Amino acid sequence: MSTISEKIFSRAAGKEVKANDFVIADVDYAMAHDGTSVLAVRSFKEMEIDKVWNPERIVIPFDHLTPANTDTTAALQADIRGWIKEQNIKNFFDVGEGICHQLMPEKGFALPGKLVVGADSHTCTYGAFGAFGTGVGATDMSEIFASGKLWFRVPESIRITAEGKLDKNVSAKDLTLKIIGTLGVAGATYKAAEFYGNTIEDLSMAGRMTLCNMAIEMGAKTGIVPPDKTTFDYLKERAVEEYEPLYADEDASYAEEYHFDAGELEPQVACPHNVDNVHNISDIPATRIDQAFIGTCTNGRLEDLEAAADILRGEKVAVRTIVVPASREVLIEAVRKGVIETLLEAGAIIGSPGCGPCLGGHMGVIGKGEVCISTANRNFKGRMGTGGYIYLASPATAAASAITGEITSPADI
Ligand SMILES: CC(C)[C@H](C(=O)O)[C@@H](O)C(=O)O
Ligand code: SF4
Repeated sequence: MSTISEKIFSRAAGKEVKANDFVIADVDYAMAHDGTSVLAVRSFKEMEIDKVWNPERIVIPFDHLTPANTDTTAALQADIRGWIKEQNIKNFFDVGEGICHQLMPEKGFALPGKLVVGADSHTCTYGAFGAFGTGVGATDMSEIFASGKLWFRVPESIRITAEGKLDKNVSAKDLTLKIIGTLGVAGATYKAAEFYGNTIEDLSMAGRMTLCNMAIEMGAKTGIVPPDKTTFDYLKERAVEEYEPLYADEDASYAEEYHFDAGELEPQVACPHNVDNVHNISDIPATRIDQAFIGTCTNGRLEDLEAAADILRGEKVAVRTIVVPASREVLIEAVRKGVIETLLEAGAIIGSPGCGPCLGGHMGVIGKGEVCISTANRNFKGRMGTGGYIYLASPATAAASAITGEITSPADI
């Protein structure tokens, strides 16, 4: 009678465990990026241990402030490159390779049944593959660097079911926003959200990643989609090792259950300054925008860029429109398919793969009083620049809004 999380932790702890048990678990893969590796490495060095537990199980992508925005950032990144070399860490992805949460799946580290821990809150994205992916702080990460282990309280699980066929103007992002708007930012605190139903089964890997990526925005420890053929097909040429998918038992126990009728859904928007301030787009009063941003670990994948290009084809944007592909692979594919050409012809700017302006570091920070419609996962006050306003939406809605200069449903283009 176990949930997926209980099964993954039982394997990783080497004994049968249940929700709320405290365990010391073996971590399968550990990830830290340019931002958090600085602190994790500092804390690792303080432990005075020479070598990391296993260089092959540590993955370090540089994505947050890349290419470096200041000389301070450049110096910090140079230090980490030195440490990576010293520790013989081969899974290092330097400037321009992409966002950590895109690279972990693309490079085959996010695998069904594995425990994958990252020094970044959106590590929950890997639940899209049936992994238990979760974020920790940098000092916890240094502990993993040293021992390959970390303590956890096994989370209770909630079961979220979505049924129905999504309208053509509605995507995984809209469903995700609807779920967060309904449960609230603390609605799933420290729980693992398992996703079921034919709407979820019909989602591509990109859509499932969008969904699990935002599990943390309702407080969840992770979000998990049971692996199926879609998962296995994606992983076929990518998985770095064998894996064993784990599924919940029929009579597994859930703290709560929720049901969504996805067939009825219209495009959703999260208004400033909270992710759960979600409304049907038709209920939002006319809102002018200064910028549109399409990218991030939530919505910077090929399918997202294609959705934007489908709206922007033959049109011209009315506001600054920044598109940042989630990875080099996404960018190459988007070039091959003519997606980038369509976006450029419409007047968009293409940034180098990485986080871009998502957390307000560079490449599209907004000024006081400015409004940005963004495909990211957070709209907190000041996140993209002090005094700015962020509305979260799907790539199609962001593209439609870029054309009109105000928040617009893709159905109206
Ligand atoms: C910089 C990093 C610690 C942070 C996170 O953990 O989420 C960032 O990726 C974010 O999205 O705010
Ligand atoms: S794209 Fe945004 S949310 Fe994702 S890891 Fe980067 S900063 Fe965090």
